Amino acid sequence: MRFAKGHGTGNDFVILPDPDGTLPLTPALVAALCDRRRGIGADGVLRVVRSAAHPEAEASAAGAEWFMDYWNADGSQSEMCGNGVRVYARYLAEAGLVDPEGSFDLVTRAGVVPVTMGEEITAGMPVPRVYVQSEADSFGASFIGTAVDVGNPHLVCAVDEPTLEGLDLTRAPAVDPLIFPAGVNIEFAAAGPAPTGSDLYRRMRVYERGSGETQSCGSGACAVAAVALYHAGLDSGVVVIDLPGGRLTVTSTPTECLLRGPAVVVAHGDVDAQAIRQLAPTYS
Ligand SMILES: N[C@@H](CCC[C@H](N)C(=O)O)C(=O)O
Repeated sequence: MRFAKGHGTGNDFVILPDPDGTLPLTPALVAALCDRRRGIGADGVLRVVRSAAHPEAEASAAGAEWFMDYWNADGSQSEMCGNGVRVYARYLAEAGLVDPEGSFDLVTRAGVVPVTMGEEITAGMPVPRVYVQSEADSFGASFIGTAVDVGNPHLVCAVDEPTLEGLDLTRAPAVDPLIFPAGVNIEFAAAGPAPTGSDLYRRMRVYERGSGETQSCGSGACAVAAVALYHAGLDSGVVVIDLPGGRLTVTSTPTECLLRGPAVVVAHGDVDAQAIRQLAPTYS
């Protein structure tokens, strides 16, 4: 089974080229591939499949050729992955499947995402919807947060720098299951001085649904930017966000949310399909 490995600001993915949708991908196989000791290791899997070859994409593709079939490390699926979109796009460009300097539309479970290529890659993410206040509890501490829908669910908790630094994210913070019946990605964000050319600045960490603490989360950065702008009373602006794995920039208006950052493919190889399939049942 051919694979590539890539990352966007340290949010890493196993990329599975499967243009005709013939790969029998299961949650257990995804979890085995993402295992950092016994598999390849990653925060998630990106199956590169033609929209016409995937039942979830056929209807919504509107002419867009490629579908991002995204899976979390635990084998669950998500509607959206902002870093995944950008890494997927880099893979397509390096494989000669899209113009490395052009733009194209990518189908995701959360709709069609316009992508602009370049040294950094920009994804036109779903416009974040800020909807309700809720709470996250972690190791006995309670954090007030704001729920945001970026195609996938987020809870953004404002904290100060020392709290951000000291957070233990080895275990999933507890959240209200009535507000987040399908789980949620939880961001902790601290404000700081905005760099020249931007309006707001946040440093953030994230505990991702289905993957645990990751080095970066693109949709999470969009959620953090939306809450930052909301609290600043702005309906548009440029928000610079530093994550453990690097910097992302979100440019937001009421009708657009552009996520920009680096994306690289670092390896290509072959998975021993038999060995990985033998491992897979331990995750079922
Ligand atoms: N890291 C991603 C988000 C991946 C999906 C998320 N864990 C979920 O379950 O919604 C990003 O860059 O957006």
